Amino acid sequence: MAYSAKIGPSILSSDLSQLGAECRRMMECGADYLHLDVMDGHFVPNLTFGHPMVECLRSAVGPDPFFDMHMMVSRPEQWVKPMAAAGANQYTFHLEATTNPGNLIKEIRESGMKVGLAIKPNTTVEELAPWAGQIDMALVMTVEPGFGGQKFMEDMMPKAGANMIVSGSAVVSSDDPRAVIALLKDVVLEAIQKRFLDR
Ligand SMILES: O=C(CO)[C@H](O)[C@H](O)COP(=O)(O)O
Repeated sequence: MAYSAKIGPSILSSDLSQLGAECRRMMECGADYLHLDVMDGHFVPNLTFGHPMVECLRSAVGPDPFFDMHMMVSRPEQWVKPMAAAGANQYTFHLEATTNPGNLIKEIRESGMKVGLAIKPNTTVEELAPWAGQIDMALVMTVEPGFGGQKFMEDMMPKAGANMIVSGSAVVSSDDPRAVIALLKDVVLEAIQKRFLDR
């Protein structure tokens, strides 16, 4: 059986004034996709950027890089169409930010994007489970959302048998991002294979 592990650098800790170049650099270093952190100052105490920036980024990097939008915003419904029009590939919203996840999943699909569903550290996987069959990716957060470079919460590990890994500062701030991405991929692949062999 072929197993896959995908690494998606978060650009949160990169030089945001050079975002196009930073995204291209990550793709050249072996990133499988790009994790773009959208923060609105309400759902999290930080601000980043919105769909106008995503549209510019899409022009800067071309059609190929897969943009996973991590929407750390309090009303995720309002940005679905603008993000799709700007060139986002996947719309990852927070379960804690909506009262109607089913409707939002439907809207995201109708807009032509894949669906990601994120949970904060205090939200259980049991709360996410009812939606598992309708989504393309579950994002189990291992830090409180809002800032890059925080300490990894090891107690989140029992929640996740992960095959897509988001890593920000460790990749972006490294002198050798290519080596870090390759290492992450190897370690995750090995863990996935071991898990299947142990079954
Ligand atoms: O979602 C995020 C913060 O809310 C970041 O994308 C995530 O924390 C990755 O960055 P780092 O590896 O630096 O922690």
